[in-house]
Amino acid sequence: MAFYTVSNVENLRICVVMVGLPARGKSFIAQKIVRYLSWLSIKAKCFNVGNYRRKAGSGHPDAEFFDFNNKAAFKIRQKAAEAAAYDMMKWYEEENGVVAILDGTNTTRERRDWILKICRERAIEPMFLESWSDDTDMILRNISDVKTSSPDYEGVDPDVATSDFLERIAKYEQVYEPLDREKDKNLTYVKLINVAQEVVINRIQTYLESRVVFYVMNLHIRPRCIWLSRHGESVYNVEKKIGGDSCLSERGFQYAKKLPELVKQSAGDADLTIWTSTLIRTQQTAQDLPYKQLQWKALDELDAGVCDGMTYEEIEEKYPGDFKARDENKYEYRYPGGESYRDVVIRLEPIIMELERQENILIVTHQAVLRCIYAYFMNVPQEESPWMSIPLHTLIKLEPKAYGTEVTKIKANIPAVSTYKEKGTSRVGESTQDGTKYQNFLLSIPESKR
Ligand SMILES: O=P(O)(O)OC[C@H]1O[C@@](CO)(OP(=O)(O)O)[C@@H](O)[C@@H]1O
Repeated sequence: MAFYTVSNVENLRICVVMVGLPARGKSFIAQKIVRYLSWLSIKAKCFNVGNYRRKAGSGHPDAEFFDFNNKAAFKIRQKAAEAAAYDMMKWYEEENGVVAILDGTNTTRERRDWILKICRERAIEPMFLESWSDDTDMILRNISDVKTSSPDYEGVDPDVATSDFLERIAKYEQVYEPLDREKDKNLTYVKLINVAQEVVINRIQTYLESRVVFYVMNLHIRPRCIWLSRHGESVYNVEKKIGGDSCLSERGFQYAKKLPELVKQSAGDADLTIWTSTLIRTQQTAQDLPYKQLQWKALDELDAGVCDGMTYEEIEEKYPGDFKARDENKYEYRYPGGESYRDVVIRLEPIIMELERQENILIVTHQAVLRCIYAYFMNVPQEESPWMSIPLHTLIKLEPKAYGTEVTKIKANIPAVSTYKEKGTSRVGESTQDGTKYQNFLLSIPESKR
């Protein structure tokens, strides 16, 4: 609960300095840390030195540009690092930033000493995060991602890009000074060896640093999918009541019957594990799925406190002030005796951590909980996440990729009520909007992939 407050109270500012040769997954890790911290409402931002180099006009350099004996190019690269550091410092000051990630190779001790100095001068805690790898398969996979996604190789023949990139790596190898137990013993650092096969940590001093370390220790890059589904339509959904622990409606049971087929279509023969909440409606929805099942209390629906079992119309009538306050700030609003979306995010943190460690998982849970989980994977700002549309009787497939998450939406074609309540009304399901923005986003997935 205190995660984000601690950093504010201590007025702590951290700079995570990425270290490592190209194609070691540094940007992937950096982006994930930003997404995780932002989800926990900790102000975080990534400053990618490569982007500053490209902005300075060195967009399509060949490997020679990265030769450390090439003085003119070296100067350009140092200037790009300075520009990134300058913007980063400005961000701490002007936007009250808490965790910045300086994403570059930072392969030499000279470069790292310079970063250390500028951080210390401004009372910012530097934490070095090195990704070291000799796993050729992983490196080749990363190279393949880079050539398809890096602006440096836009329009370049893939074979030419690969050999140029390998040459670039070789240039860095000539000067690379990995973090060293003896020489760097006074630094705060984490060294990930072959992702998290082995992790060396040194001088981790604050709670926030330890959270980042724990998070990166749980990451893996094996391909896998996560499926999300709300429970089938429940009796309470039909009666427009919130909360409770009711059974499925007849149409809800039809969805439960059809779900194994939908999952099979999407997952094929892959093995997966089902996570449900402890409430009857999710258990009934998952009852015919032929996979291992686990129940999590943390996946239970947002607790509506004194409003549990009421319709939105009854809430508006009995607690008009609360009804309005929730519409005004749905993320922060906490039902009397119940929870807010922020509370749900905090209790979901162990779920997210475990999800990062796991492979194929299907989560059958509730409207509010799914919004929070979806927001984590899709980087949806927290103030917007409670307003997303997550319809009933729809299976959502998330495929984490190196540069984001791909979404596919699979409709069961079994009618259900809409439980979507728009701002400013107490009626559900009458809107034509129904979370249009995110609806459109899901629908932007090509038909063949839905
Ligand atoms: O935050 P809002 O939009 O009220 O949505 C959460 C609500 O969704 C509901 C349905 O209205 O979820 P669920 O179908 O899982 O029961 C309520 O129980 C819950 O209070």
